[in-house]
Amino acid sequence: IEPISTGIAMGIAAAVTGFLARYQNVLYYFQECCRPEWMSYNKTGLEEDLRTKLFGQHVAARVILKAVTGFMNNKNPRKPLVLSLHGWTGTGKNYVSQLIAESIYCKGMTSGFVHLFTATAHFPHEMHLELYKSQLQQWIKGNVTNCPRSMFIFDEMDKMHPGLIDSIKPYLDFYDNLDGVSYRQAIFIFLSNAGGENIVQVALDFWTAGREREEIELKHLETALSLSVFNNKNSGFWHTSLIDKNLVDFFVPFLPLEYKHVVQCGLAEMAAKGLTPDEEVVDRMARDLSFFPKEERVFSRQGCKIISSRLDFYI
Ligand SMILES: Nc1ncnc2c1ncn2[C@@H]1O[C@H](COP(=O)(O)OP(=O)(O)OP(=O)(O)O)[C@@H](O)[C@H]1O
Repeated sequence: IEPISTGIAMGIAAAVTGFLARYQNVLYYFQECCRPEWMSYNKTGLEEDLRTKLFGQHVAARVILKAVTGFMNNKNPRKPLVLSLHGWTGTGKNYVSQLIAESIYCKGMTSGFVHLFTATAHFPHEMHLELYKSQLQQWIKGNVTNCPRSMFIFDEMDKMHPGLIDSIKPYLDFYDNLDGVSYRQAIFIFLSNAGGENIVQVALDFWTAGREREEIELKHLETALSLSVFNNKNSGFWHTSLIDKNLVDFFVPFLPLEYKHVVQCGLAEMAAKGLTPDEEVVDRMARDLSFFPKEERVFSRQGCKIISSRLDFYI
């Protein structure tokens, strides 16, 4: 009798294990988890999105595609990917972060592995700096332990306390692991308006000289960025050794948007609202926006930022 009952018990155990394994697989299917089913890089998708959805940012689009593809295809990166996006307001920095997130995580920005921090909202009071530091470090460590392929986006980086930037520095570095956790698969994206004025100046110089916007290359903007971001005593970066230690892999400049880009944004926004894109409506809206220089009205002051709300008045 004993071998029979042992056999039955083993049979039941195998059935239960099989059921649990299948149940687990079903669960993985429905509930986001740190597995390739939920996060695999779609280069073609990102390329297509940058080409068709991001307007007027040929330099940024090129750098981002190269940077993200290189990193995601590298099985053994030596450090996490650190991108620093710079530019005037409403030029697409947050939007690009969203496109990057969508190219990696099935759930895009709503993924539990994508974390967005806004300096003024999450770290508003300088007197709580020490608390913010330890909370932020714990948050990063906990989340990377849970899933190495985590993404952290820091908006308003130029308003972030230098001490707080310093506190995340170890996670951006070339360490094999820190307290048993490896950060090499993680992605950090910093967004700021720092350098925006100088980028605008380069775009203006090209325009004044009658040169095409598409002729602007990364090399033309790098000097502008280095002058404003690296040498500016008020810029958060200046106080930290992010730059000295080469922890930022790519500085990505965003150009100021022109009238035609604002129109493109307006048409895309109408489509997103489920309306038939109407150039006449969008044109009326774009004409009422503010552009500079005052006379020539070349660059949009707010970029595409207020288009979504403005459009409602013209529909
Ligand atoms: N270059 C662009 N191409 C397409 N849409 C854009 C572009 N720039 C901005 N938009 C649209 O405007 C919205 C606001 O832009 P976004 O938040 O990305 O600007 P930002 O550069 O991050 O500005 P800020 O520095 O003020 O945070 C986006 O969600 C997107 O719909």
